[in-house]
Amino acid sequence: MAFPKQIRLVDVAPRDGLQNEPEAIDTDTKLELIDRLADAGLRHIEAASFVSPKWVPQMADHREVMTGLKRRPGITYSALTPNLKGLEAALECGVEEVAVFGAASEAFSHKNINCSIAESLERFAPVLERAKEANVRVRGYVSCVLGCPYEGEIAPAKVAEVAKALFEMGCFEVSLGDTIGTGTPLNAKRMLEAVAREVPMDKLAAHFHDTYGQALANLYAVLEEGIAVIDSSVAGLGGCPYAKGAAGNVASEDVVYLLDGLGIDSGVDLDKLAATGDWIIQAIGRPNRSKAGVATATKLSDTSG
Ligand SMILES: CC(C)(COP(=O)([O-])OP(=O)([O-])OC[C@H]1O[C@@H](n2cnc3c(N)ncnc32)[C@H](O)[C@@H]1OP(=O)([O-])[O-])[C@@H](O)C(=O)NCCC(=O)NCCSC(=O)C[C@@](C)(O)CC(=O)[O-]
Repeated sequence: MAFPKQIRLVDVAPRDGLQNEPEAIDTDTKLELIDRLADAGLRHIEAASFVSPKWVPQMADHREVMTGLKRRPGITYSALTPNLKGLEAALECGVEEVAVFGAASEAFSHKNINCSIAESLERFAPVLERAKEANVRVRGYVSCVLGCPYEGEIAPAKVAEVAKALFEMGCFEVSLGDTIGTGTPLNAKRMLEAVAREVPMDKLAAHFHDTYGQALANLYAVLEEGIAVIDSSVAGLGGCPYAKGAAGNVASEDVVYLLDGLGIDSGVDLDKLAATGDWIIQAIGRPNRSKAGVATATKLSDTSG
């Protein structure tokens, strides 16, 4: 199958990338990160998470982030909202897109959102209804699509079932999360084939973590299948608080480099993105996990003098 000509990249660094950081990151740093990503050409940025601060302290400043944004036309700044309480707070902050997040693993669902898969879907239904009333789009996430830290292997049919439920409930797009980055290209293809029998391919996104260094290979595999929306995180920041040892998302710089090489337009400027990755890792004292990011930032500093 031919590759798509264009890809929509969703940079999740301000949310997924930072949610697991042990030290508090000030709101101004988050806001500057979001603004720099917009400057680099990102048109979709996951900015915050309206979850319980007791569960994820790093996202406690969700209101300050969502109201402090220098909003630019044409850019979507989205936020996670696991329940009505989160959605109402996000609406007060003027959000135009939110996401509910479920899982294909019962054990992960309990650890992450304190309920079963069936209960989570019941909880999401009023979120979707209220969001529709408010004219706000809702994205759905399915975690553990290629493995679970508690249950191990996950059947593609289970992923397809949860993705279908979210889509039929009204999610405009379903993002498939390899939460612990254990997937490999063949598994990724098989999982996607199963899901695409239930949800149209153009309503699906790939959200792959890079724990085992497979994320780019997995993305190449699902690009071949027709995926046209990719979630990534600048500098490969991130990890999930409820998946111990899970590494960050695939690095945005690595994805842009791959897409540039394939002649696929992402609208993102690799040099600006690499400079943003270089800036944020220095700001929060983390290693840069993007090979393309490090190489590009090094080349830029060599040529600038
Ligand atoms: C879902 C809940 C809230 C259920 O948590 P719960 O304890 O079952 O909920 P509850 O309704 O019993 O409420 C307990 C307390 O939380 C408060 N509360 C309740 N809801 C909210 C809210 N929205 N915002 C702020 N506070 C809230 C509520 O007011 C109450 O406060 P208290 O009376 O104890 O002071 C909790 O489990 C939670 O916050 N979990 C967060 C999990 C999370 O953020 N995980 C990381 C994101 S998912 C992810 O990273 C995976 C993804 C998406 O990237 C894809 C992938 O890679 O796989």
